[in-house]
Amino acid sequence: MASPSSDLDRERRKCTFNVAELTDIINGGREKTERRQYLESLVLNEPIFNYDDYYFLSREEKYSDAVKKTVRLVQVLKQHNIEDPEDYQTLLKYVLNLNLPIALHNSMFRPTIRDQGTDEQRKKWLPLANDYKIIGTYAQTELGHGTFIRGLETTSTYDPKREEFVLNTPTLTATKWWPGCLGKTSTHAVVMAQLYIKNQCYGIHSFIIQLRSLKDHSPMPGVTVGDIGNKVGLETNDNGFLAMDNVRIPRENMLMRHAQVYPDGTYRKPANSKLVYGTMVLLRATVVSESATNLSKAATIAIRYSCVRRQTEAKPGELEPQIIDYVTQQHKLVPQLATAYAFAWIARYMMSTYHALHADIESGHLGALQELHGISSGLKAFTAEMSVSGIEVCRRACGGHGFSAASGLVSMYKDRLPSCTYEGENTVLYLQTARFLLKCFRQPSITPSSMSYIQVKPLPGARWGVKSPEDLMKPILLVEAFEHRAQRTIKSAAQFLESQISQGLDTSEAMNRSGIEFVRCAKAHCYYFVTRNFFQSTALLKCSKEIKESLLTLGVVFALNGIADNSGEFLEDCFITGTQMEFVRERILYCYKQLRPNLVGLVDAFAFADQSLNSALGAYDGDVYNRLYNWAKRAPLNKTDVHSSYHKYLKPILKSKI
Ligand SMILES: CCC/C=C/C(=O)SCCNC(=O)CCNC(=O)[C@H](O)C(C)(C)COP(=O)([O-])OP(=O)([O-])OC[C@H]1O[C@@H](n2cnc3c(N)ncnc32)[C@H](O)[C@@H]1OP(=O)([O-])[O-]
Ligand SMILES: Cc1cc2nc3c(=O)[nH]c(=O)nc-3n(C[C@H](O)[C@H](O)[C@H](O)COP(=O)(O)OP(=O)(O)OC[C@H]3O[C@@H](n4cnc5c(N)ncnc54)[C@H](O)[C@@H]3O)c2cc1C
Repeated sequence: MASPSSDLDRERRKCTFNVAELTDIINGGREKTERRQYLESLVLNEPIFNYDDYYFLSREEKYSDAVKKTVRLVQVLKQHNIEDPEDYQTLLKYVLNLNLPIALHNSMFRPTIRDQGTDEQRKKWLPLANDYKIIGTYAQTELGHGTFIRGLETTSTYDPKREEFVLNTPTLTATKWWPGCLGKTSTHAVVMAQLYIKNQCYGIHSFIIQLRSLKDHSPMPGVTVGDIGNKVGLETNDNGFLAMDNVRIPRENMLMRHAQVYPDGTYRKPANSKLVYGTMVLLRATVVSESATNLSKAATIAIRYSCVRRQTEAKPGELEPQIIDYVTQQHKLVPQLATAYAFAWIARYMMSTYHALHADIESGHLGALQELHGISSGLKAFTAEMSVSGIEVCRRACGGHGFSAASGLVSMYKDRLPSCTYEGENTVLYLQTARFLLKCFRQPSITPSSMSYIQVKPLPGARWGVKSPEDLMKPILLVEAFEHRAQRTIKSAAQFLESQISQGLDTSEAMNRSGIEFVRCAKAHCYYFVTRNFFQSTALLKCSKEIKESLLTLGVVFALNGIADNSGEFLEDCFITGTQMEFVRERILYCYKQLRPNLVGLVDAFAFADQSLNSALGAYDGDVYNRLYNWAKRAPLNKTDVHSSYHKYLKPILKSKI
């Protein structure tokens, strides 16, 4: 058998481009790489951030270990004056390999105060939160409602005599349920509740509630709080429940940047009722980035392992091939790698669009709200869905060892799975994007320039301009196919909705009956958007010819697999012919062959530290078998040669007389 590490060495020698150059491109420039390396050096050298035996821990131990790591992380950040949220994101993405029990503090609690608090509220709360003197979460979802926010039951009733709000959980189903870091960690929460003044309900608003004493962490009077119990994954996170019984807070604890309640109970409504949903939009944009990172990690593990793993001699006596050389294996993994690259670029687009539109909103241009919501909802759903299914493809592609916790893919899959549910269940979000697409279809005046393609009506009888397999290397033709599909499905969803209404259904029933068409067009739009963005952005890069070629080929793989996997949608109006579909399949194989020498280089370029992959199969040196063996030897069951259950149970039957 060939040595695993020499297999990877050989792969690295075959690579046609400079991996460090590509790493800089992925990171967004040399300076960003250096910053990332600096941040890594602060954390990776600390034994406390070692994850070697993480997969052996129980749920409680995992939570406790995560708290320990979190506290040390906070100390490191303070010690080195690291305050830039981008640095924190970099650490989460590339260095740490767990969901922190303060995740919600940084991702939702602080941003909600920043975006929904007045200047005085920011001045009061943000220094405490930034300094981790308080730890907060975002408590919106209830036992009875997650999706339908307007249906939340928690109440916050204004008492003008004492200038206080009184928070209550009026029913069992009003109990807050799921908020991350709520069960055991957080001292405070932004709670979303129905605002009542003088018996009138003004809808959902945000309130800051103290959950636990800052002296001894015990729950505050009237607060019942705890962990919701074991879940599929995210074991380090104390997703929690919260019930409130006449919990009083000062009037100043309602976040009043957009809506205000004056001391006498006068209410001033926000300029747009959806401003209160702002933090969710930010998180949806962040999920796009996390989906990209995690799929990149999974592809790194599975591709390195597939270059090390050898199976089934082709001819008797010959060295068994590396499993990566089976085209069926390439057909599993190369599309995941291509998707990871396409997502890395759409994540960058999503974050910069978020910041630009958010700045517009802050300066009062509220029209940007629906554009941001329309773009981010679909992309969150699309990237989460493909990333989660891609991680599972990578896991299975590792065969038996993919089922071992030591692969790192099991926990990655379990921890990413809920990204299809949290921050808006995916179907619900696709429906929101479809709503926006249809609105743009009908009203050119509100259509953002990035979506102007919707205004071009697809010509009946339009045909794809591909004449040969070579044509499939032309981004313009690939983008054209996705554009056509998106235009056609949006038009068809609009027509379907109209047909339902013309049959006499009321709008909500007609919308419900059109749901499948809506989701179809939202997915088609997202595929188009991601493909177009990848080709456009990578075409502008100043880099070596070899890197350009590899990125182009990855883009072609992403696009062609999208066509092959959704072939019915391109064939049903005869836009693509059967012959062109044969070209597609042929070209996919061609691209795999082109990319084969560079596969390890392409995953090395993500530059994940071994610690952040925490995988016996995917470490840089490829020393898979030693890692698996040494890891198994450390398993708790192997602490003694004879297990206590032998003495308790096995021995009596083994010793009993037949
Ligand atoms: C680490 C993990 C942490 C996880 C944390 C969490 O999960 S936290 C918990 C996460 N929880 C969730 O994510 C819950 C998911 N649920 C929701 O976000 C909402 O309930 C909803 C958006 C589904 C519907 O909301 P609704 O019933 O109020 O609205 P509607 O359907 O009646 O539409 C009316 C109009 O409003 C528009 N509009 C809507 N939202 C926005 C927006 N943000 N901006 C701008 N506009 C928006 C919409 O486009 C429509 O426009 P049109 O067509 O009339 O011009
Ligand atoms: C790990 C995890 C962490 C979370 N963290 C937080 C947190 O920190 N804070 C917080 O407040 N919440 C949190 N949540 C809650 C999360 O945001 C909700 O679970 C999510 O928004 C989905 O809502 P739901 O559970 O009500 O699902 P439901 O809406 O009940 O969905 C069930 C099914 O009904 C369908 N459905 C529902 N409504 C519609 C509709 N209008 N049209 C068509 N189909 C529909 C869905 O597509 C889905 O198939 C978390 C959840 C998880 C799993």
